[in-house]
Amino acid sequence: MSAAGIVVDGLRKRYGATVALDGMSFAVRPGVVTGLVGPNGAGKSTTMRVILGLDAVDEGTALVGGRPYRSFRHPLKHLGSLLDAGALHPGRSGRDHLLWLAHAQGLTARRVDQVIEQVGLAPAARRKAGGYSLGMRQRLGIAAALLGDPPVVMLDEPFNGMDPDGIIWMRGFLRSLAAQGRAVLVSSHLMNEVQDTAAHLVVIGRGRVVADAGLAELIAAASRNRVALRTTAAAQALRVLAEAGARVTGGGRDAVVVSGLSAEQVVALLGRSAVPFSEVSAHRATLEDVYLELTGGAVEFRAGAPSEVAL
Ligand SMILES: Nc1ncnc2c1ncn2[C@@H]1O[C@H](COP(=O)(O)OP(=O)(O)OP(=O)(O)O)[C@@H](O)[C@H]1O
Repeated sequence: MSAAGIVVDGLRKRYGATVALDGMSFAVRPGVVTGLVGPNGAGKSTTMRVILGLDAVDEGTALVGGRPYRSFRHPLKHLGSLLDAGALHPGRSGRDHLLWLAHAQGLTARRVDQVIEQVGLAPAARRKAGGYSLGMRQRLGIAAALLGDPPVVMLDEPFNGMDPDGIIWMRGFLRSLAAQGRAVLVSSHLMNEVQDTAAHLVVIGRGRVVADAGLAELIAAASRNRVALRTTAAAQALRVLAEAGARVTGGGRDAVVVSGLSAEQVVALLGRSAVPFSEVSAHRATLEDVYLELTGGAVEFRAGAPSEVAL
């Protein structure tokens, strides 16, 4: 495997009785935005802290450009990260914060002004960071991550606190970093945040990878054997389909999504039992469907389950 980007291999970590990482392995390739997505508590932040050498693991390795992050003399030139946008001196201006970081890494004030421009923080750069909104702090954190012009960028929940304009900006910005050839890892617990941004997804649950694939591939896989059904005899249809092992979810009063059977199988089953229907068509899964399907068994905390018809 290429040494460029990030490679984590077999990470295991416990906090007392809690297993935070349970054999986590994946790679983050140059030129692509990789989304690290999973429910709260899945292990995203722990994985990122391990990559940065801030947390020790019980087993496994995490390499950046083929080396442990802590082995770099000027780490900002190898990996730029944003883990906690709140971690800055409130009385210091954004620009002074960056100057302080730059100085420690042998970087110039010119570079500081470049990254301020790049993230669109110029109008606020000389104001005290304590008065920044969370979205502005995120931009400042990203500016800090870019100071050393690193080939690898890693951001923990960068969409947090961003308004809709900020989210659109962030998506384009992350894509542009990848287009420059950088390896970009972005975590989120919300699937729709990484939509239009990440071309590759590492979906995690309970400390392990549950899917590691291209976005298009994941949607295609989740769309297979998903059928949209329109019928005025819903109860009868549900009974017949359930007997054949299908799962039926959501939809309106006469429209449901059937999982686990092909359109042909649904038509044959309904036909055999003389259940009337007006439409059976392939259902294209959404990112949210993919996420729920993959993490359904791995969610620690979930607010409101998806609408599911118990059969
Ligand atoms: N310092 C710690 N002490 C004890 N348990 C911890 C600690 N840090 C993380 N954990 C536990 O490890 C597991 C993984 O946590 P982690 O913060 O990595 O998840 P996450 O995917 O980043 O979640 P979130 O989306 O909520 O930030 C959770 O069960 C969490 O409670």
